[in-house]
Amino acid sequence: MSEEIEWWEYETADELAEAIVGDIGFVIESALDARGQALLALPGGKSPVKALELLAKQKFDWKRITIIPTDDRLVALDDPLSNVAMLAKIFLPKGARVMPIASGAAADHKAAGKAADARLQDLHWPPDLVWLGVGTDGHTASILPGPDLADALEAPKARRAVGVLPDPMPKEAPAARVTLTKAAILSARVITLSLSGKEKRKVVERAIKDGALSQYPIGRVLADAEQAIDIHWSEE
Ligand SMILES: O=C1O[C@H](COP(=O)(O)O)[C@@H](O)[C@H](O)[C@H]1O
Repeated sequence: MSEEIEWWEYETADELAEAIVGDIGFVIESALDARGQALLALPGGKSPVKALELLAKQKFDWKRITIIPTDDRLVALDDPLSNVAMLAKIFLPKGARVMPIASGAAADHKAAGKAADARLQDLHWPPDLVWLGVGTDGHTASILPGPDLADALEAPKARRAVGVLPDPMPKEAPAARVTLTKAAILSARVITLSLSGKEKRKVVERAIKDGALSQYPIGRVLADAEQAIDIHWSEE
C-alpha cells in the first residue's frame, strides 16, 4: 500500500478542477525541465472534462507533451463514448500529441489489447502522470470485473495494456475496452485520482480499507502503489 494517500476535499467541481490542474501543471513543468518532454495518461468518462478543459488553457509547450487515455472503449472514433476523441478535441488544438491506444471498434478485444500494448511500447516510458478516475462500481481506467480482470491486475511489469470484456457491462458505456494494466499505472512517476459525490467516496474509502483483498479494482491498484497518492474529491 502507498505510504501516503492524501484526500483533498472541495465543495465544487470548479474548485477541484483548479486544484488538480495546479498539481498537474507542476508535474508537466518538472518533466519538461528534466527530460524535455512529458507523457500524460489521462482519464476518460465524463467527470474529468471540466478539469481537462482547464488544463488545456494553461500555457505549456504543448508540442512536447504526449497524451494517451488511461483506457478506451472499443467504439468508432466518432462515437461519443470514445475517450481518445474527447481528449483529442480538447488537446489537439493546443498542439499536443494525442495518441489513441485503440483503433476504434474491434471485434476481438484481446487482439485490441495486444495492439494497444505494442503502441505503448514505442513511447518514452514511464508516464510522468497517470490520472485516474473511478466508477461507482469501483473500476478504474477500464479495469473492470469480468473474465479479463486478472489479465489487467496481474500482468507482468512489461505489459502495458490489455483488452477487457466487462461482465457485467457498465450501463453508462457498454463496450469492450482496452486499458493500462495495473503494472503500467503503478509505473507512473505520479499517480493522482479524482472523483466526485458521496457514493464514489464511500467506494474508494472501502476499497482503501480492504486493500489487496478489495472487491473493487481501484482498491487492488492502490494497494500496490509505492508512490504517495493524492485523491481529489468534490462533493458535487
Ligand atoms: O468508463 C470509464 O469510467 C471511468 C470513470 O468515469 P467517470 O465519468 O464516472 O469519472 C473513467 O475514469 C474511465 O476512463 C472510463 O473509460
